[in-house]
Amino acid sequence: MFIFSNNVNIRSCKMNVDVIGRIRPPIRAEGKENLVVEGQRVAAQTTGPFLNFTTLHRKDASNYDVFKHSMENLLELYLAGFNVCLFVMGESEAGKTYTIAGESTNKSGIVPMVFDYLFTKLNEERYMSDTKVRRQNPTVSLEMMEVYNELIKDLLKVPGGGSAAYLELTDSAEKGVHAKNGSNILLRDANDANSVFRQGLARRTEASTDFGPAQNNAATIIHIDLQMIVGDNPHSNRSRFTVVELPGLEKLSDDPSQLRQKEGPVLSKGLISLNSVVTSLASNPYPDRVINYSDSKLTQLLKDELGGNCKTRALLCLKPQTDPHILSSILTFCTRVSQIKNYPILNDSYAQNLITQYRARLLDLQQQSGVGPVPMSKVTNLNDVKDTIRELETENLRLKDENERLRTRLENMQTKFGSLANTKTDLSQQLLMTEEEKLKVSQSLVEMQIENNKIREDAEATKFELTNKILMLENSLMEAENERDKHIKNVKNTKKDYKKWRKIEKIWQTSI
Ligand SMILES: Nc1ncnc2c1ncn2[C@@H]1O[C@H](COP(=O)(O)OP(=O)(O)OP(=O)(O)O)[C@@H](O)[C@H]1O
Repeated sequence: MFIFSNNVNIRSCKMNVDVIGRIRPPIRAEGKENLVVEGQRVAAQTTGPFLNFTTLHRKDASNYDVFKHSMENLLELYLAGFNVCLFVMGESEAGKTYTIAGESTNKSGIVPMVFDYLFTKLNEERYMSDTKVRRQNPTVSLEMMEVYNELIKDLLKVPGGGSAAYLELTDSAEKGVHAKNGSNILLRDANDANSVFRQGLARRTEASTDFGPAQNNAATIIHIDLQMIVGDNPHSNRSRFTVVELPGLEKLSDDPSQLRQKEGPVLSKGLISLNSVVTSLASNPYPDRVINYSDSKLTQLLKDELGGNCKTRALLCLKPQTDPHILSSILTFCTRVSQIKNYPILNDSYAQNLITQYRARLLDLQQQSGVGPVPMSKVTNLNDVKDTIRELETENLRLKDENERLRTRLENMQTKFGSLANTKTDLSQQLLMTEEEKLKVSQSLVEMQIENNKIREDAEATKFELTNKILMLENSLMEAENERDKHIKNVKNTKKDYKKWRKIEKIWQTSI
């Protein structure tokens, strides 16, 4: 590919999507690091397979290191008029939001750094009035949206603004597939850009659901659009910097049909169809390929970034400690991403006009074959009928989506109801068992009381018997004592008699 743009040598811009890695430091009580890291490559186990990163940032790399090393050359292309994209992906909690947005001004993320870099350049006299190419009238604007549950939320819409809560997708010759009536905010400077960006981030869905926090299943898409007159061409070059934070990739290790059964058809639709788009693109590098992007809102919105007019880079955020089975699926997905070929071109007014022309033709053909919507530029005297058909088709799609969502909710409710019914049955069984056990316990209690009474009666009878025996013995003792006293008295009397008779004997002897 031999395209030169101003002072950027595009020959060095590879068409393949390059994948860089970032291992975040351990947080909280995370276990020991278990990634297999060898130089710039990572695997889930020592035997591989390894994913070779263009660059691998280790745990001590700051957001600024990542920006400096992996973003500045993308920004040069962007300023020159090319569409560029950064996909930030990884498991939930791997550091995607931290990388994109940072945590405070001290630890700023990549997007605020992009704003700083961009506005510094656009305010630099030397850059704008380069002797080789003069640049004029730059305008920078921002779009931010979230795709969650197949609904597109406008993150820059002030709540209560009156328009519909969710954005519809539409296709036009000028813009391609895009979210209809999405907010597009003109940015004055880097401070303004940062504050709008932070407000957008704060509007992301933060709900905790049966399937984890909403942000694990949501994608955030940020478009920074630049228009600028470059050189002698009076029409602006238009380039777009897209930053995409993908949903947590851990679900790639699940079987899609089981996932669909568990969560319903909508929640992981974006991730599942992204995986199949990536697989199709990786297996076919030729420009005449036909890829089906239409399965989900996410893939429809990423047509240019994956396989189209865009220089795309993917940043895989890695946790230091993770499930090898999940990591292995993520590495396989990223290997496929690195095999995708894109076709970035300089978006000057000539290229834009040509693309618009081809898109218009395509839309017309789709319309004739009844496959797609009618572009507004092709409105004829059949307007009303065509408009009605288009509106009905859109309404039909919306109703289908709504229907699918309701079906999911119904399935979820039925599952919940089923598990509640099971719990109720379990509880009643437990209650019955408790009743039976209670009966058994009270029976044993009665038996024990009877036994106790018997023992008490026996004890009392024995006591009575013993008391009688004691009384009898006491009587015998008294009788024996009386007998003894009587004998003592007799002995005393006998002694007295003996003494008396002895005296008489002595008197009698002396008288003889
Ligand atoms: N490079 C880093 N240095 C220090 N802490 C980090 C780093 N990367 C991430 N963290 C911390 O790790 C935690 C998870 O990061 P973060 O919220 O960015 O993950 P995530 O991938 O966006 O997760 P989710 O998909 O759930 O939104 C946060 O507490 C964050 O502060």
